[in-house]
Amino acid sequence: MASPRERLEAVETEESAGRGGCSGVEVVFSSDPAVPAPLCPHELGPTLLFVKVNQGKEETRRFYACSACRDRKDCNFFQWEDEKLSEARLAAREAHNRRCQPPLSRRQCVERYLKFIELPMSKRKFCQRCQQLLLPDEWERHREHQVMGDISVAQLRRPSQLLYPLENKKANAQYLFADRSCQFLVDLLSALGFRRVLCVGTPRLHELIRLMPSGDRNSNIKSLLLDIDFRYSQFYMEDSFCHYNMFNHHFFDGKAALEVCRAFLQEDEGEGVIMVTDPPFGGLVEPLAVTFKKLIAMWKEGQSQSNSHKELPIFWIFPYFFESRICQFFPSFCMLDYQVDYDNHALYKHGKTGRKQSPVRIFTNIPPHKIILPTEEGYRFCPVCQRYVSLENQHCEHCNSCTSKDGRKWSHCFLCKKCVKPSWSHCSVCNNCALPGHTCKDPKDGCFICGELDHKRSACPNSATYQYRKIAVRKQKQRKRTKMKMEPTKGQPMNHTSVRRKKNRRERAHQYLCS
Ligand SMILES: C[S@@+](CC[C@H](N)C(=O)[O-])C[C@H]1O[C@@H](n2cnc3c(N)ncnc32)[C@H](O)[C@@H]1O
Ligand SMILES: [Zn+2]
Ligand SMILES: [Zn+2]
Ligand SMILES: [Zn+2]
Ligand SMILES: [Zn+2]
Ligand SMILES: [Zn+2]
Ligand SMILES: [Zn+2]
Repeated sequence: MASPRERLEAVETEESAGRGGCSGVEVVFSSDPAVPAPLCPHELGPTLLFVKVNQGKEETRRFYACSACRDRKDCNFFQWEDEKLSEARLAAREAHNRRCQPPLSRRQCVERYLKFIELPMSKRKFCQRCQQLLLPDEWERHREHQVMGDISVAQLRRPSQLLYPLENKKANAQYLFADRSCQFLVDLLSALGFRRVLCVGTPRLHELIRLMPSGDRNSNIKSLLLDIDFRYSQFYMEDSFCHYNMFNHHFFDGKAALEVCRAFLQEDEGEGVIMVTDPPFGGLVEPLAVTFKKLIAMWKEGQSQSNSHKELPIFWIFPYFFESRICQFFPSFCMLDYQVDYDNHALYKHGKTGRKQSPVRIFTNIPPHKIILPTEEGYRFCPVCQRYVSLENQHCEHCNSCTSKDGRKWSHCFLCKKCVKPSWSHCSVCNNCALPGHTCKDPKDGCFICGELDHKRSACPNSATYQYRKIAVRKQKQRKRTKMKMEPTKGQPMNHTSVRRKKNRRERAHQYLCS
């Protein structure tokens, strides 16, 4: 069986080559804004429009599927883009959607919370099965369930320890920061002088910020959590938690919640705020980037003219092999060497015997020289690169940079004219460095957009031209189809994870990321 390191190398090679490089599905953002996307049963906001990609070619028929759940088992919503639904089917869908709603409104949650904290400790109970704080008149209904009593204020302030993490890999992937990484982040945010943190999918960071002891200058930091996990509604007032879907920028509680987020971003003309996000790793980068750009736009609206050149500071926490993908959407971002550790993730944890390597990094638009990484955890400052790097990441005089991405010592290949992973060697057939035992490059393995061999579609410099051509070809085909009054393509409703090769690749990624 392949070692975790080998599995990771296989995954990262494919990831850096661009997701959807061969077959799979991609999100389409160019749909007509006048046509609203339908809602999935969980009302996770509008669904996303997907297109199946087969060997680099887009199929013509596009479909809507759930934005947050990438597994058909979690949400089996499916609708062809051009499908007309009967009144009866629409009504049935609406009724089904209503049944899938959370049992309580956001307001009701807040009211329950206020009642709960009034109770003496002996009457404060939490049902572990239902993951719910219980008021005395509800005890009877949970009699048969496992119930914890004597819930203290300290426990109420650490909901991420009370609730079990939703480890459903494709929908939630709730991997919680280990204390040392979370503390590092809080100290860093404070040292950088931030006064407000918009936590997008970082419930543990949110609670740690709020736990800063009063009197400490850090205690002035305010935090607002946006997360899809509705269970957190029980523990926070409306101004510190919004039920939110980061794949489609949807606020479940409508305008009121959106205004909470807007006011938070725009306070003090947008000064002193940072967004920190740690999305599920299985998520597609593009919908996330689209969402973050919407949050950035919301922050920008509150800026005075003189600040119009400024960027909203961001920490995007994600595995290092997404670097090229993230930088494609956010060219000002750089990747820090800091390895983020998780509590409920065997491979990412620092063990007693020393550190296991974590592939998760921080991507940021804050200049890296401002970010001091802890020397006691094995980081050093490179005066040439003007940034902190891990000890193993040595400065290469040929590349004039500290080149390692994965925390190991990389070595320079004079034929490739760049540093490569220690396990790679130069292959004369591919004329590239690669893992020994790799399958040598077939000319077909080049970029699916322009056919060049030196890059994949995700990094294609010709993508815009070809994209344009592809749209034109698609339109032409559509016109032809309408003219010929052909029957629409018959096909099996396809789930966005059902394509075999893509699935295998994802599974391998998950095997590593989630084992
Ligand atoms: C990888 S975990 C990050 C948790 C973080 N490390 C912490 O300890 O605070 C991903 C987080 O994003 C949330 N999440 C998952 N899908 C989401 C979505 N579509 N929209 C918003 N939040 C989502 C999960 O509930 C979880 O809290
Ligand atoms: Zn759904
Ligand atoms: Zn219960
Ligand atoms: Zn250097
Ligand atoms: Zn080098
Ligand atoms: Zn080489
Ligand atoms: Zn080769």
